[in-house]
Order: sequence, then C-alpha cells, then structure tokens
Amino acid sequence: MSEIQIENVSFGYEDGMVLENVSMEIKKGDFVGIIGSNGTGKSTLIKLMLGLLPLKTGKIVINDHNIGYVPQVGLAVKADFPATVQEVVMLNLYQEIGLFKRPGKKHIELVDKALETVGMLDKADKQIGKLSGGQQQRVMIAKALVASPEVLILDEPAAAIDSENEQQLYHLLQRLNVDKKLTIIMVTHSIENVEQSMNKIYVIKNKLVTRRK
Ligand SMILES: Nc1ncnc2c1ncn2[C@@H]1O[C@H](COP(=O)(O)OP(=O)(O)OP(=O)(O)O)[C@@H](O)[C@H]1O
Repeated sequence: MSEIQIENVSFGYEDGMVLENVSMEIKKGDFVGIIGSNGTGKSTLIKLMLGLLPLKTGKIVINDHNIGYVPQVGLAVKADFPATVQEVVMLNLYQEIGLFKRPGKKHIELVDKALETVGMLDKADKQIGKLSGGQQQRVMIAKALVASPEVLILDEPAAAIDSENEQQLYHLLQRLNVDKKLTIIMVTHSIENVEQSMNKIYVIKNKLVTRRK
C-alpha cells in the first residue's frame, strides 16, 4: 500500500525552480533515503510532503496523515533551557492533553514508552540542554514517536553527532523500521553507513529526482 505518492511535482521559490517533475512512491514499511548535496532541495521536498509549502504543480497523495517529523537540528539546545526530557517529549501530546490541562498517568506512560524505545528513559528528569547532541537527537525522535506516527520523516538526523552516535542512531531507525514496521524517510547528504538498511534510495541532482535503489 502506498503511504505517500508524489506525481510530477515541480516547485520553485522566487529565485527559480528547485524541483522539476518529481515522482516518487513510498510504501508502508519502506526505509527511504533521499540524498543530495547542500541546497539541492531535500528540505523543500520534505516540506512539500508535510504540507508546509503550497503545492502548485503536480500531486501528492498521503495515505496516513499521522506523520512524525524530526526537523534538522542546527545548534544543540542551550544548556540552561528550562525543560526536562520528559517535558519536551510531552509537548507532542498537547493536542490530546489540552493546552492548559496537566498530563495524566496515561500521557506519562506514553512518554516513558517513547523514551524507552530510544534508550533514554533513564534521562527523563534531566534538563534537555545538559544532554549531548546525540542524546538530544534521540529525545527528538521520542518526541515524534510519542504521537504514534505511521511514517517518520527525519531531516539530516546525523548532522550534529559523531560517527559512533551516528551508528547507534541508524541501529535505532533500523529497529523501528523492522520491529515496529514504521515507514521511515530520511534525508541526508551521506548514506555511507546506513545504505544497507534502506530499501529505496532517491538522489536529487539538478532539480531532478532519480531512484538509485
Ligand atoms: N524559503 C525560501 N525562499 C527562497 N529560497 C529558498 C527557501 N528555502 C530554500 N530556498 C532555496 O531552495 C534551494 C533548496 O533548498 P533546500 O533547503 O530545500 O535544500 P537542501 O537540499 O535541504 O539543503 P541542505 O542540505 O543545505 O539542508 C536552495 O537554493 C535554497 O537557497
């Protein structure tokens, strides 16, 4: 079954076209890599899929509307940022909880489960800013997972972490894909250490998207 179907999508900003005639098909259970150099349009493509940019030409059909998004992290969270790991993950349940209400036992259990999945349950009460870049990245994945998405989209998840943590992150994603049947779309400029886990790889170059695997 198709999760996301992209048909003949073209998109540009004021200064010109970024993507031309892109077609892609993402099925349930796929682990998809989207690779390309800086500025080729990877984030633009993701934002189109998430409906964060207005589509002008072509068609995008999304089957499951519950998509978890882990945005690109620029700089790590400031050390004195006043929120714990548990509170950060809880933010993604606010719709369910209600804005001015307190989280109930059920919500705390969901958060703990998501933190356990990414191996961060023992850090639940720590200040988010006191964690390493790799640990913060895991918390951001837990934040996406807590809302039980069918599809997880990650934008350059390894950008701010060292190679050891990168390997651990890829193991985690592979586990989520294989064990939890989560559809994963990962945008990156290098797939060197994760290529074997992916069943589909698309390359963006010169505004075109071609399938390499
Ligand atoms: N909001 C915007 N307005 C105008 N141009 C933009 C905007 N966002 C991105 N661009 C341009 O569109 C092109 C693609 O940008 P995009 O961020 O999608 O690339 P990317 O492949 O994700 O890059 P990176 O690897 O550096 O994150 C770039 O030339 C960029 O300058």
